[in-house]
Amino acid sequence: MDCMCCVEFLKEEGNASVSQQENGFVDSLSILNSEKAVQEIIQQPLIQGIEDNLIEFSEAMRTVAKALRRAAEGKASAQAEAAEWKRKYELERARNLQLEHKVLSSGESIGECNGERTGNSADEPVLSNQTHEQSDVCCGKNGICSHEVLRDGDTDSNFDVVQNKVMRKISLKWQTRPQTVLILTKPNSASVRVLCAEMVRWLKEKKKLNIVVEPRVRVELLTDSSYYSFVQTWQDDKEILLLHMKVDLVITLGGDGTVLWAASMFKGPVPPIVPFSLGSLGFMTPFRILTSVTIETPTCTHLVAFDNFSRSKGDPQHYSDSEHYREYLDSILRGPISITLRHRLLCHVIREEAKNEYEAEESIIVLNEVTIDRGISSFLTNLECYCDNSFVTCVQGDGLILSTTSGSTAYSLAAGGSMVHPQVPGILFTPICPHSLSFRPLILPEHVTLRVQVPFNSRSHAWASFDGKDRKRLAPGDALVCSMAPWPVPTACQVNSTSDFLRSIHDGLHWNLRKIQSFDGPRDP
Ligand SMILES: NC(=O)c1ccc[n+]([C@@H]2O[C@H](COP(=O)([O-])OP(=O)(O)OC[C@H]3O[C@@H](n4cnc5c(N)ncnc54)[C@H](O)[C@@H]3O)[C@@H](O)[C@H]2O)c1
Ligand SMILES: Nc1ncnc2c1ncn2[C@@H]1O[C@H](COP(=O)(O)OP(=O)(O)OP(=O)(O)O)[C@@H](O)[C@H]1O
Repeated sequence: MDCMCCVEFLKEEGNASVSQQENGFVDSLSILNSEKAVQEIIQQPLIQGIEDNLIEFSEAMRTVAKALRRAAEGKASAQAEAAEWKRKYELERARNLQLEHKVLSSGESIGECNGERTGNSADEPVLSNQTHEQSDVCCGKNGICSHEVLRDGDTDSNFDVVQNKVMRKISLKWQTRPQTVLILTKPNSASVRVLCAEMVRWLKEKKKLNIVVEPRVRVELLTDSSYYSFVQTWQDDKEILLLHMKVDLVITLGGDGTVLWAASMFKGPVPPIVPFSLGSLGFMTPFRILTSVTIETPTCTHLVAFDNFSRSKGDPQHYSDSEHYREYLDSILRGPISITLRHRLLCHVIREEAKNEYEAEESIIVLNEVTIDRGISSFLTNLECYCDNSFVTCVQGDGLILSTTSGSTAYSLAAGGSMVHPQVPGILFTPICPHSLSFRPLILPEHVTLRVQVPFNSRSHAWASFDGKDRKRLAPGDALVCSMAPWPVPTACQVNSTSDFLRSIHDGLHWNLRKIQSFDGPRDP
């Protein structure tokens, strides 16, 4: 405004001189005086004001510039971090796709199984729809890809077209007789030990199968008798990685924990698992053979859980069974096997300090769930959760469970999550004791990638555990990334997937058990 005033003033002065000329009244002294006056006016008070204003203005501009610079720096680092996470997601996706592609291209795809494989002449189980059985639909070298299995007997390789046709019942057919069985047992159980020895003998003598057991079990068997020297085992853990090439069928003797143990041994393709129930609950162990009897040994008396087992006269440590398990195994070895295809979660821990070494920590695969909790810390967990890069929520409470649908009846159930049929593909997002009234559990689709991050301003560390094992500390800045694993676990059904599931929630949890209301009472007219 001051500058404008100045210009107006000069214009007026100019006009005055012109009118004087027009009047023929030119006085050079007065002109000189006027100019001097103008100069004085311009230079003195106005210039001083402009300078003050300019100084103020430039200071303000400097402050704004500083703030903008800070904002830009913050934005750049946020963008860099976002780009880093995006890169990690893409890497992980690419890895999963590559693994899937490997399975498909190595002849493990639909219609490509020819029943031959490395290291074992036994044929692979063939996947088929119970309503439309198809011998050309095959899981290949023990590789049962979830996507393939979900196809409705369609051999079209266009995955997108056929993916929505979900099969109701899935069964496996042997192309030729299975040859090698891996038996996994719950440790420290007298009943399991007895049953294992009996089963090994029967499978070898009657079924002519090769038997593989864990090193511990082989020692136990050989301690009982040198007869068991034919039983195979492995020397070091590297051999476990190759087990899927050698083994046609896995038998578990124990509870759900033994099924989790068996699944954890196979990071990639999993042979069909036949879970015998020798635990107390057994949601994933539909083959039941136990009640309780007393076993007397020379030193003590054990009360053990056994159904249909009776002790032979004269030998306190020898037991014969009612051939119950033999019937089950006979039917399994004949096939087809009705199976529940249990999805698993692939988990990566990403350390803040190892941002550029994505491969540094080995991935962990879980059948039930991965739990992120506060461990021994007494502070609330503070977990930032993202689903495919979209912010989901911040979990403040005891922790969070990311569960498979198989795991929905385990820890997630105890934390208030829904029970979900194991054949439903999805990831359960269940908080543990959230300190909020409105935090309901979620079920997310199976294709998402979840990231749970411990924020930098978290008061404490968090702890991740995998199927209740392998606890890992997550420091502020660390994250856990989790997505559906490419290899599910096929577990044999006693009847079928739905019937077994319903039986386990009825028998195991007494789900919705209530006395039926009698007819005897008030009723609608
Ligand atoms: N508060 C809880 O309910 C709680 C706490 C910790 C762990 N767990 C569960 O225990 C599992 C580890 O099992 P474990 O046998 O090695 O440990 P464990 O010996 O401590 O047994 C845990 C119990 O969970 C049951 N269980 C396991 N998987 C199940 C499933 N899918 N459906 C229904 N019940 C199931 C088992 O039968 C067993 O009774 C974890 O994956 C977790 O789900 C539950
Ligand atoms: N082969 C194995 N080697 C080492 N540990 C095992 C093995 N099988 C099972 N376990 C572990 O032993 C524990 C108990 O196993 P499991 O749940 O099968 O029996 P359980 O506790 O008697 O069953 P339930 O919980 O139904 O009563 C679990 O923590 C499991 O991880």
